[in-house]
Amino acid sequence: MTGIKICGIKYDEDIGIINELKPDYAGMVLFFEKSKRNIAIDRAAEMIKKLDKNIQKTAVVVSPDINQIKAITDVGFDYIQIHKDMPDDILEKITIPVIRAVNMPDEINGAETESNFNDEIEKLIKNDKIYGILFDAGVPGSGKTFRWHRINGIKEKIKYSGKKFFLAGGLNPDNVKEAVLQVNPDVVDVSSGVEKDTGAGKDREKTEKFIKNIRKEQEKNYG
Ligand SMILES: O=C(O)c1ccccc1N[C@@H]1O[C@H](COP(=O)(O)O)[C@@H](O)[C@H]1O
Repeated sequence: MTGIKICGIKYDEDIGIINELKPDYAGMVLFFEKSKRNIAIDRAAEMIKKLDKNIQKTAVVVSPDINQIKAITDVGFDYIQIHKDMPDDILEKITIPVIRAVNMPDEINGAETESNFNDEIEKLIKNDKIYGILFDAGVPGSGKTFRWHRINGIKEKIKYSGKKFFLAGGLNPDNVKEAVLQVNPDVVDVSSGVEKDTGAGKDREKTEKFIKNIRKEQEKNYG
């Protein structure tokens, strides 16, 4: 069964949608003022209390410092999703499971620009603090996809390691079925693709369609 993560929740209406549709994970963006989905830590604490206890709460951050990590742990998040910098000394101090986000570097004329990509994944696979590895497009939360075949070589390695393999980046109700068929991730992750057209908060119909399109496919395959 493919897990589902709905990211960037911010409003009370979003909580209602999440509690009703019950994805496996819900994500909140913190300490990143540049994002329209950014919320304050106190607001996150309030939202955690209102969310269904069976939904795993994930703090989504960019290059966090140790004080931010402490605040995230104190309010009761289940996971921390880290984009960009994650130095070893910071990782050592984290006490909740980490979802390491890999923002795929731009390709130049269809070719990879980073040769050490595989080395980084190998290192993550061996680290007990890492719960999962999440592949996203170059700019987090941009609603853009990347060419999925770029991770063909490493996805099985992640799966066999026992870490969760998350696919993110520009997923939406219309492409998620194809993403599951082509990539077969453990978890699909969406933010922009299930937002209202105004961009302010989650759209109930889009979120429901996203979830139904995955579950419908699974019912066909597993009954
Ligand atoms: O959503 C953001 O603004 C954001 C900010 C900082 C780090 C991550 C962010 N979003 C994450 O990006 C992926 C993919 O999002 P999308 O579906 O392409 O919009 C997802 O994990 C978001 O939580």
